[in-house]
Amino acid sequence: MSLPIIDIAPYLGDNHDVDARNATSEALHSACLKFGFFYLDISKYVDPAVPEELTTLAREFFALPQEEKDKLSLSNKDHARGYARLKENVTNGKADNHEGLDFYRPVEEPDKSRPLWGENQFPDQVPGFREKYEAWVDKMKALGLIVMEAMAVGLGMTPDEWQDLRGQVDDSFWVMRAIGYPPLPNDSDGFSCGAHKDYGCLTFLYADPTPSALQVFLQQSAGTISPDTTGLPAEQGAQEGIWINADPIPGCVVCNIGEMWEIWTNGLYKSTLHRVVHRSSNYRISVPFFFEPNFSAHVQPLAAAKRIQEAAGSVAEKKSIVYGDFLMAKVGNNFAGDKGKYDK
Ligand SMILES: O=C(O)CCC(=O)C(=O)O
Ligand SMILES: [Fe+2]
Repeated sequence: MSLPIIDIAPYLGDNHDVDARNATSEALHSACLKFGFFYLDISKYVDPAVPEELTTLAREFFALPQEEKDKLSLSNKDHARGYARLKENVTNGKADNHEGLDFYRPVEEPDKSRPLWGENQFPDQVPGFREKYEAWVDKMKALGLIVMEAMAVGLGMTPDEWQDLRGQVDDSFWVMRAIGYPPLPNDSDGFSCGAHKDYGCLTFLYADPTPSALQVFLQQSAGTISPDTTGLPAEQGAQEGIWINADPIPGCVVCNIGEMWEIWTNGLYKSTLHRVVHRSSNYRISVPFFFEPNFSAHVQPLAAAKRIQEAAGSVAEKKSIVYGDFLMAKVGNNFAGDKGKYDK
């Protein structure tokens, strides 16, 4: 089984081929119902050399001496923006075998004593890093809005409903991350990155060509498969399913939906567990961009999702949150120093 490849080209520029747009939107709808994960073909949107360069810059940063990297430590600032050492992040109670550098949407009045509210820390030691990453963030923010519009059509939203949803994501509190993965030792009982769901809206993941690293958990009913539930978070332990590889495909980013889409669709779209198990001998780099709602967005079930559920006769579970509060609860975990960003 492999994840679908969806071309975003029909939604780019002045291309208004309605049939092609609808085909993209329907493919997004069905991928979100079934997998919560898909490949997004962005080859008409960006030159593949651009994200590849980001991995080169990240590789240069992670190759610096430890004391140089530590100058950008998360603990200098707000415990969210900056560099986390190998094994500093913990998922499901185990240290992740990666190091990382995180950037968030800048805030108007930075205050490093407040969780999340500090300034980004760019590695001046790596020439071009800041400029290239900032340019990518702009490109991915615009892509976020494009994909959101295509998804709104797929969900059957009216133009007015889309405008309302757009108002919740048009000042995205985005996150850009560069992650470095040394090989996971064979005798390790942990993971390169433990199983988790992304908590936001849309993740656009570009990674170097290393195969067999990112794995996606597909739920399957008992009896049809031999289940592999190792490494699942405790609350998911009873699920049965299989892990499939989501290897990079040239011209594509791996895209997955986060927990905000579960809330917007009242559980119709599921945010899917994934993990990284990188056992080959190279040093792997990935550069995920997280397109998130606005900090003040009030995220609640959308009428379009409820229409689909009512037509199917299913009873709705309702949940609503303010994105900033939800994020603070996650990142506050980092601040307290006892839990990782994906732990509940
Ligand atoms: O490195 C990867 O392939 C995935 C990273 C990831 O899932 C995350 O940072 O949320
Ligand atoms: Fe993730």
